[in-house]
Amino acid sequence: MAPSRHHDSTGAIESTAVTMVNDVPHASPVPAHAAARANRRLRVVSGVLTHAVVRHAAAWVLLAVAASFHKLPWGGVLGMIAATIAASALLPAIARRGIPVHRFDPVLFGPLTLLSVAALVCVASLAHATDRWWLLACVLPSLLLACSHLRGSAWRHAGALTAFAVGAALLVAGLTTRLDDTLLAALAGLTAAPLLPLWSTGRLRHLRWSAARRWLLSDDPSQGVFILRFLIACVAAMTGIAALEYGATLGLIDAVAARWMTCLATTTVIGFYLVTRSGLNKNLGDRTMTEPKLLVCVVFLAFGYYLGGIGRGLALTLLVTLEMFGMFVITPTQVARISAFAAVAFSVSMLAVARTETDPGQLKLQGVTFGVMVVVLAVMSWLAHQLGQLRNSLMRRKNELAEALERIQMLATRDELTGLVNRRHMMDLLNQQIRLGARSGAPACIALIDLDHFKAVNDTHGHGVGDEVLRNFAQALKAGLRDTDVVARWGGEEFLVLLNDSDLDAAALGIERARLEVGRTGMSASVPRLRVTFSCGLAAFEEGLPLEKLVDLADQRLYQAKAQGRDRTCTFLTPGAAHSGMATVMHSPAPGIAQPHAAEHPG
Ligand SMILES: Nc1nc2c(ncn2[C@@H]2O[C@H](COP(=O)(O)OP(=O)(O)OP(=O)(O)O)[C@@H](O)[C@H]2O)c(=O)[nH]1
Repeated sequence: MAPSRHHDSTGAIESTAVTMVNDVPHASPVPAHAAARANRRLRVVSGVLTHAVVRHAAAWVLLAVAASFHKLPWGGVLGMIAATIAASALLPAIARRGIPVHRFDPVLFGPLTLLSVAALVCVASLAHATDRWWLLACVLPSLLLACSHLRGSAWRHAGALTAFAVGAALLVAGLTTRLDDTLLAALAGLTAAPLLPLWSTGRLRHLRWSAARRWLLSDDPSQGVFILRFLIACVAAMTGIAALEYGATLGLIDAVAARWMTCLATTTVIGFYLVTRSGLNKNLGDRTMTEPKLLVCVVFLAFGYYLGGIGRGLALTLLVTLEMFGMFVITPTQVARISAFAAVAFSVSMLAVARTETDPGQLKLQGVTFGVMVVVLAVMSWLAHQLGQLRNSLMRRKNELAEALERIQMLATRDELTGLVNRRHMMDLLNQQIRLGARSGAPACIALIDLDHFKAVNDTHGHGVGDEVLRNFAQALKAGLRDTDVVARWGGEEFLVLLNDSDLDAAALGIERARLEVGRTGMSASVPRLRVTFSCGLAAFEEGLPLEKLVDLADQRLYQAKAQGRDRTCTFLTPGAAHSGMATVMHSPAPGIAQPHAAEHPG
């Protein structure tokens, strides 16, 4: 048996109830056990009944008072009391036979409360109009009390939000049936009540704003932006509705028509929200549905103008606000369409107003208002057109700037002739490689490459062909290397390759692959037989070796490869060569790779 966690006045009762709902009886042949079980069952049923009496006592007293003041029939009240007692006795027994609610609601608070809510609604239907609303309002604290007893914060949140939703529905219904202000204020307070305890105990905060935002808006960020904008616009719309309702309470506006308008506007707002929240708008040409929303707003404003009485000027102000909003979010053509539609809708409204007016001054005023409105709408459309042009030119400028920036970035990092990484950017990459290598310990090499006898190419075929050769050589070199190797133009006909994850041997093999590729690539379309070779000095990154020294080493090996006869790679320096400039490196058995020789390493 799970021990009860409740220690309040109802603790004993709840403990008993837990005992009952968690204790599944098993057939036992021992009569003593059966007697004990029957005894326990009796205790539990009496516990739940006591519990029901304690819980419902306040409601029963309230109903009894209402009945004694002839607000409710005694029959209904007594029926309800009997029904709640019977249900309280029956529910635990039903729950024991397989309804799993007792796991998260050990004392069956939820079902019992729903039952009493249902009973309350039944009794309320017997009451007089205003009293009925008071009785319905009592449902909210009852729901709140129930959800506070649920186990698990998720269930408590769900319960509190349900109480809130019921309260909101009652409030909207109360607004549409023009309840008196005291009752409306009480309903509003009771509606907000479920949120307050949750907030103060930090439970609502546990829901986390991001989760609530995802739920209210959308998982899709772009949809979320649309919905957020729409909800903000709704605040403005609701302010207009509130103004209308206020006018109705002051007796300036036809109350029934105002109520209709409130209902229609609220339904429309909810409809647009649901379409966007469900993602149906994704199938539409304009996902934001801005134009239809604005058109609907115009219809409501025109209707509001008709109803507005002496406050109808407000509708025109809101119309201008609407147009200004449109200017920034839709095209000038759409703004013009909305202006034309507004002119028609408001002219119908103004005609309808004029028909009800007998005062000739008022009739003239309607005419003047219409004229001013048409001019204002035309001006707004023209402004929207201007703004559209401004927006287009800004967009053009922005694209041009983006392209220029891209080009500047390209120039800053790339060589213009070959499209390879330039020397400055390669220096950054090499410094980065030194830091990476120090951390990861992965080997890396650089290869300094120089075209052989390139001056002869220029001298024989001209600089144009020389440039073409440099471009084609760069491509062939890249094609022969791995994708991860970075090739830079180091200057003139000199190139530097960064070979990642390679020791000297692996790097030398990579360079030889590139040598083969270069050897079979035609370097000039105008001189098809032109081929080039290159010499290369290789050096490996070493811990503590500065970049300048590394490049210098590769340069010396390149020099050595040239001195040796070109078209080869040198991976080490022959003793004395670095200083004397003497090339004493042996040829490699594989074409191009100079290998160490026993004689070159006396030590
Ligand atoms: N067409 C062209 N030629 C260039 C460019 N940059 C450098 N050069 C030429 O490259 C040639 C380099 O010649 P040298 O330094 O004597 O070297 P080499 O003729 O390749 O001889 P070795 O390097 O000793 O094999 C010079 O004629 C430069 O004018 C360039 O961007 N375009």
